[in-house]
Amino acid sequence: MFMTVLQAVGLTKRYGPVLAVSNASFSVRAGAITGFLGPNGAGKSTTLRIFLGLDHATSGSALIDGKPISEWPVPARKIGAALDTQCAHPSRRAIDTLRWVAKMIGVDPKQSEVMLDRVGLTEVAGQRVGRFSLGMRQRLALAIALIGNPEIVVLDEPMNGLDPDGISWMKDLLRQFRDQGRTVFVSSHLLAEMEDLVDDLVVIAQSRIVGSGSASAFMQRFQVKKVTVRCENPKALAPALVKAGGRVRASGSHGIQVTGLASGQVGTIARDTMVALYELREERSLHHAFAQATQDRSSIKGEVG
Ligand SMILES: Nc1ncnc2c1ncn2[C@@H]1O[C@H](COP(=O)(O)OP(=O)(O)OP(=O)(O)O)[C@@H](O)[C@H]1O
Repeated sequence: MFMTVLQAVGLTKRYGPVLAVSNASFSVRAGAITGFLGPNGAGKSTTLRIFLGLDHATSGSALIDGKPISEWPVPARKIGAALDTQCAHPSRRAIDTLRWVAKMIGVDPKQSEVMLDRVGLTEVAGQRVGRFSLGMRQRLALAIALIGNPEIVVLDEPMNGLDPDGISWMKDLLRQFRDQGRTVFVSSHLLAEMEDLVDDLVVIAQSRIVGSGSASAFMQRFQVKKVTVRCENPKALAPALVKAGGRVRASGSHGIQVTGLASGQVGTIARDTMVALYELREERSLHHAFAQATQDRSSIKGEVG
């Protein structure tokens, strides 16, 4: 039995004719990193904004430890958020931005230096935020989210604009936060970005929740195996693979990419059709898996964990 810290119950948001979030119900477990995954426009930001009281639901509820955000006396000390990298005034220096936030939420302003150091911005503490790159603004937004020492942190696409080193730094920081028993709810439109980070997933597509639960269960269920073949005669092998139920795509003069068949089946078919194999390699395609999970909603219902 796990403790739920964030819970959406029948959450719906309409913007005029646009249904941004449709009857979404899910829960986020305490002490875990949960990825909120969905293609662009799926309804992730809207859902997060409603949790944080920045937008009102048309119907349903978004609860933080059983209560809407409006009922928490100092919300920033319960739940830190980085939803928008434009959150800081461009003419304000990074350090002053944090001091101002600290003051607003009743935190010792000295924490501002500590937080800037934690997100790797000490050297640019005196620079105006308007001159920051997207990656620097992501770091500052994270510092703003964490300065209240919250139990929960909610981040909207925090890896956007970070280089590979920045991404692994961000992931390490979120893991440390989780390892202190805190909760992370982080959105992304890229499954690959989340793969080695999250414990759980909530997947949304076209405004509806299409799955939620343990990330490993999701990966196993939707990971599609792709078999890469290089062979003597692709023109002879491809029809035999299709006949056996595979989907094939030519790749270079001797290559075929096959989905829907395991590598052993491909090898046997190649033997039966007397085609010599030069290479046979099986890969898991998370990208394809995510596409399948979010496009073919009929195949997933409710919990996958
Ligand atoms: N303020 C608004 N007014 C009108 N429509 C909106 C508003 N905010 C969001 N929408 C629409 O609601 C839908 C969901 O948008 P949302 O930004 O929540 O998706 P998202 O999954 O966060 O996508 P992205 O990753 O592109 O930010 C989209 O069709 C979007 O155009």
